[in-house]
Amino acid sequence: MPAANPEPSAQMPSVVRVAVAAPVGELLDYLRPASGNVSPGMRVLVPLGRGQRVGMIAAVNQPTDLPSARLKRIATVLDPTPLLTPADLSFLLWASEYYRGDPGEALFGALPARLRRAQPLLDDRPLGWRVRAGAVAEPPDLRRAPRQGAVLALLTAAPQGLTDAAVRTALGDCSGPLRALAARGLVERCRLDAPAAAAVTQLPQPEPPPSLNEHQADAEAVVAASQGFGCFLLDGVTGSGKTEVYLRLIARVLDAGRQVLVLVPEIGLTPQLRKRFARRVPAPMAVLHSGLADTDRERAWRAAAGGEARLLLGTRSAVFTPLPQLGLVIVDEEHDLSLKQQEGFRYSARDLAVRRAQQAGCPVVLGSATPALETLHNARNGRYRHLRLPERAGRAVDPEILLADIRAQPLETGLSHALLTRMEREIDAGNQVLLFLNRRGFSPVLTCHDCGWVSECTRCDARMTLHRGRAILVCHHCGLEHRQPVQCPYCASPDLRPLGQGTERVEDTLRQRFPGLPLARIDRDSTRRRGELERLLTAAARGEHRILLGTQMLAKGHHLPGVTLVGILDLDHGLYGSDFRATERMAQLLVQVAGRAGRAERPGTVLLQTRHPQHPMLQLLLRDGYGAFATAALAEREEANLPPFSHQAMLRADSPKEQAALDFLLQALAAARPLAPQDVEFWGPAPAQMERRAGRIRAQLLLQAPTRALLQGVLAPLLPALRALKAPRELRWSVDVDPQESL
Ligand SMILES: Nc1ncnc2c1ncn2[C@@H]1O[C@H](COP(=O)(O)OP(=O)(O)OP(=O)(O)O)[C@@H](O)[C@H]1O
Ligand SMILES: [Zn+2]
Repeated sequence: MPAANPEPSAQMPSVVRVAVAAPVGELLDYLRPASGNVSPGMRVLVPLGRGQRVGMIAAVNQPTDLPSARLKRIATVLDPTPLLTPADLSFLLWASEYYRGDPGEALFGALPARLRRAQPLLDDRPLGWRVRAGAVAEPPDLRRAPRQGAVLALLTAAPQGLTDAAVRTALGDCSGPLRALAARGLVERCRLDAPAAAAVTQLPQPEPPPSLNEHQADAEAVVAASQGFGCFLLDGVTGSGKTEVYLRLIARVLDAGRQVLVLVPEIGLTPQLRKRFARRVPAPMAVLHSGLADTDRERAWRAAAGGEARLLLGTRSAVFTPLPQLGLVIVDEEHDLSLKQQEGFRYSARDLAVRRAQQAGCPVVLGSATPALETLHNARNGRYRHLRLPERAGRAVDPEILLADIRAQPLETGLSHALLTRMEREIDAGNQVLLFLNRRGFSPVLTCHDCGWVSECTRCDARMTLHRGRAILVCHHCGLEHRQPVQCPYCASPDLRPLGQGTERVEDTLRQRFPGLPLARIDRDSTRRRGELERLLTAAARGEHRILLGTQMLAKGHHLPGVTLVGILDLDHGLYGSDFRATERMAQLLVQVAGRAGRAERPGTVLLQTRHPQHPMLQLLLRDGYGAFATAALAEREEANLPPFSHQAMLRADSPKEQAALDFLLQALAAARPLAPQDVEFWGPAPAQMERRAGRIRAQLLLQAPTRALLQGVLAPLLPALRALKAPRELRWSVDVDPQESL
């Protein structure tokens, strides 16, 4: 039997392997601290360079190649007990290896903010007061300070202390007397031991579920019958009741005493969904998303890690949260791009969810009405089990999709006559209309009618968008803002004209055309204030607005029962986009937006404005549905040898200096070629599609291999080689394994 953890001997230094919170690219070896216990999952302070850094112990009692003279010693152990279990650590380290991230960055990125620094776990216990042990000062003179006497008597009777609230209930506001007693050393402020359950919500009365239809029941039964790990694609048209299936599965797993992880895209984590879960799941639930304050995140993380929260509902980074009794993972809207982290440690939360379920030995359900082609491919080749919900649940029927050919048609701020006529009809009938335009702001460009000046960003290869409400020009790529010019900055002409339209401009037109009609614009600008999106969506779901106008925020997962007409102003760029995923995304967006129509008793219609009504992929999608579209799109990918029929990694570099990024990537290519077998291909280096962004010149190099293993085989030795390359200081580079965007 191999001795896994040999006891340290005097000859062999016992080395601790640490993931340091610094971009060092690998785990580092340290000597045990002079005293005290060390275990994997504890945070430590270690010397690095001239300073100290926080680190996480990844392994103890490890052999090392380093001579003992070069080994430094762990300075301080920060945690009395591990924050992460060995299973958590192995998952996180696996993720950092697969995505070729920095192990320290991956581990610490998964922790609540305060724990990334050298701070102790948040002490949640309520604050209160108690009599100081061995207090020796004179008690108060009761004739001159009766309130102090009363407080002292109260606290003396409760030696473990009393919370602020308890003191207030007994004696009213006592802050003055308490301060006086504390100043004299008689009482002290302290944390009181009491269970802290603030991060978990639990509603007492679960709502009775609807009875499942046949398809839903079949899907539930298949997942419920599975033993151990299994991956399921729940491929159900919009409004088919996927969420109902999740809720049933969740109930089973909770009953069996295990925990559930539900991942949703950022925008889908609306309070609507949270409330629906809270009403239906009779167990403590915690929620994690980027809008939370740090302390709330830490509470939720701890509740999940400690097992108090039985269900964790969260956005992509929640996939890293420790859940010691994980029994089911659900990824809703699995096709959604926001499940992919696009900067820093770049990972796919969907793909990691599958890995996580595999490690936990439990099922994972990926749900969508428009599955990603990667996922469909896995379902079709048998790696995932394909479950279908082909019909809408309840009494709702599929919406009818009509094309409005807008070639040579007069448009009123992007709205065709056909669309306006239908809108009037639905509004007169008392229904709601939803309009979709995936472009915020007033107009994407401002131009000078006299000299042809256009509002270009000085830092990007892009135009600045006019936001007329705030009277500014904004670059949506780098955030640069200018005041809206009153005359042309080039020729001083006052004749400046907005070109094209965003949601703000369409709103203007609609308010003129339908005066007094309640209208809500829902985009990133109109929902900036916390709680505003929730307020607007709740009101919209109640039918308060007759017209809803918005960007893709409105497309995702919302249940808007009063909407009978969906108008899609412009999706044409998706038909001819330069990214090979452009048509896939266009199809997903179209089906998802269309899915907001006719979700209740009243049937729905979708009107798609287009200048390419004959486009074969569009025709196929409308005639035969997303499944048929996906089959054709997958055939094209196979023909072109693109993912999922090959595997890619993108190296990106940027620098304020011309040529520097390309030069770096040329060196990278030279380093990579000798490492790569023949069937690994390299594309580039080439300038990025938007070459200049935020003042930096960008370039990219794509690696493509027939299998993941081959790709990883090149990346494993390549990354250390790249870190060792001499790059100028101002150059930045990154690697993106399974990139989702070629920009
Ligand atoms: N078996 C059922 N009987 C009656 N109503 C149902 C049933 N299942 C679901 N519903 C209702 O149908 C509506 C849509 O269901 P749900 O939100 O679960 O669909 P979904 O597939 O998740 O939709 P989407 O993909 O559009 O987000 C909800 O109002 C839900 O309560
Ligand atoms: Zn810019």
